[in-house]
Amino acid sequence: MTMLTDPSSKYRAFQPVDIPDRTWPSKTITEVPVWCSSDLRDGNQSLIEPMDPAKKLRFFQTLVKVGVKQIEVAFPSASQTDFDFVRTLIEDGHIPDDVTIQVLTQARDDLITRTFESLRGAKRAIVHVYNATAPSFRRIVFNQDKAGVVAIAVNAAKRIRELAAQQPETEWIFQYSPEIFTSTELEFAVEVCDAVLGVWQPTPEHKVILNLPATVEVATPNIYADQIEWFCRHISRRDSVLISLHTHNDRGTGVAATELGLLAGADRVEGCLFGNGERTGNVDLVTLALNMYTQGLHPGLDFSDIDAVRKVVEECNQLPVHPRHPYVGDLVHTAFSGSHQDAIRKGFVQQDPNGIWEVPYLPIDPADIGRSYEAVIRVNSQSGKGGITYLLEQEYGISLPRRLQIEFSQVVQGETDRLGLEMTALQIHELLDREYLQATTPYALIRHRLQEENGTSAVDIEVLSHGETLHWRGIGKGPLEALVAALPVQVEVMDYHEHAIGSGTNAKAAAYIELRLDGQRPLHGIGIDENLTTASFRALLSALNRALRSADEQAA
Ligand SMILES: CC(=O)SCCNC(=O)CCNC(=O)[C@H](O)C(C)(C)COP(=O)(O)OP(=O)(O)OC[C@H]1O[C@@H](n2cnc3c(N)ncnc32)[C@H](O)[C@@H]1OP(=O)(O)O
Ligand SMILES: CC(C)C(=O)C(=O)O
Repeated sequence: MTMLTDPSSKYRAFQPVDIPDRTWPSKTITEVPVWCSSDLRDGNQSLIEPMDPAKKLRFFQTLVKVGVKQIEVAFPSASQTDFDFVRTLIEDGHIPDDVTIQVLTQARDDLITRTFESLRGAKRAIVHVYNATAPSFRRIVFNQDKAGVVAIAVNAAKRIRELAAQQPETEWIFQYSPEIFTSTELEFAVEVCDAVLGVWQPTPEHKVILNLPATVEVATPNIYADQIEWFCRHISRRDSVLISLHTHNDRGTGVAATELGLLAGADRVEGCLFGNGERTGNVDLVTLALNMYTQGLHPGLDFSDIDAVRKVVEECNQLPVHPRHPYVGDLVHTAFSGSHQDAIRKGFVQQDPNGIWEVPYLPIDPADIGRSYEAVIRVNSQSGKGGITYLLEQEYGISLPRRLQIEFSQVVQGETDRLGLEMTALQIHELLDREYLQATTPYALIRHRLQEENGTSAVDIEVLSHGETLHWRGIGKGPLEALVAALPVQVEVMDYHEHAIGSGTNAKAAAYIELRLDGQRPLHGIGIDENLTTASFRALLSALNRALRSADEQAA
């Protein structure tokens, strides 16, 4: 089998919703929804190896720490493990007062009964019941007409109401999901939900949750938003209902669908951390939350140490988070390419620490989510001077002057091309050391003596050259001019820079000299020493040695 030349013979296009006066496109998200994590249920049911009780508890505690207040903890009628987990949470007092646990059940009497047993003694709980309502499921799974499917939901709602009345010690919240909502005729979705509301009789003080799942994502996100807006307009007792979104990511637009669904009037979002869940996953709560944060709206969830959260999630799910995953992936704050690095470096220099975040290419300040700036810039053959300069500044306090940045980036480029690999800051520093600081042939500084009188400097210098000690003497208006006068060859100093590395008694001086030998292209030298004059002499000899070497190479 191959792809069809005419896929319309096999796949149906989604029908648009007739809602020409839709209002969601001109809205923005200004309020944070109620967050509900489904990691321990929808996420767990999709794992190759579902979590054991210890992992479930660790995950639960992480969700609590992050600040999630509603947590779907299990499908207690599915297995003894899930049942026992709910019991453990309740009996061992793991549920903080401001956190509500939620459990899922099919709309079947025996399963609902077992579900209520699992919740005995809970302070507060959400009982979540579902049955599929879409035409194909009515036909294929239930072999029922619409009335039959409404009856499944209504009977379950009644059973839930009865059992809840028998356990008055618990504060109950009821939730109903017309599963496959997105493929259900909207009028019918409203009909089923209205029938359930008829049984539960919610009030504005005691709301129920209607959860409208994109069980399988089948359309563009605007269609989901239209469906949500249409539903919100037509459901009865809107003031007594919390509209909840539950999206999956089959088309890769779960986050977009949820955001548009919020614009369309939803109050609550179910999802999983980092988008775990059936098939392509549930919507990623972390991305949603941090999308809000980067619009200036605090999501009420705390990802200040996002890597610690990721570690728990990866260990519990036994699934890795992709390196490109929004906000948390290993590479998402990293720029390899030259122009990005250049802009980021300039952005960091100009960023007002108390101002609006404006560093190019970084939608969030990595520090806000516990990331260091270390990984922001990494150097490979696509990188330019900006990245190299940034790493040397950040890691070693070395600030190369602009023309030296250009010169050294060509050296690095040659090395990355040769290696075909990324270079670390350490490797770049080693290359700088080899290329400039160890450029000590033919002339290596042994010692120097400087005398200064009335603005005139006299320098006596000893250098080692091919195993021989040479003595030079020169006079000039400053130490550097004196040294230039002492050299056995004529050079022109084109540029000079210096700065301190570090501070206090450990501070060193870095000196950079750009120099030209007669008829040659200018080249740089670098000197680093505790003493500034020594650093500048080393820089001059480094530049001279490199220039002589280059002249020899040209002549050869
Ligand atoms: C979109 C979602 O994620 S929904 C949640 C899905 N999660 C899970 O299913 C995980 C946990 N589930 C399980 O472990 C099992 O399904 C159990 C233990 C709950 C039930 O197992 P079983 O009794 O073997 O039933 P099974 O799940 O195969 O369901 C099949 C029967 O239930 C019916 N059914 C399925 N879903 C529902 C529902 N929501 N409400 C009522 N009946 C349902 C089917 O029509 C079918 O009926 P039939 O046997 O008369 O044809
Ligand atoms: C039970 C429902 C809400 C569900 O998980 C889904 O439709 O994806």
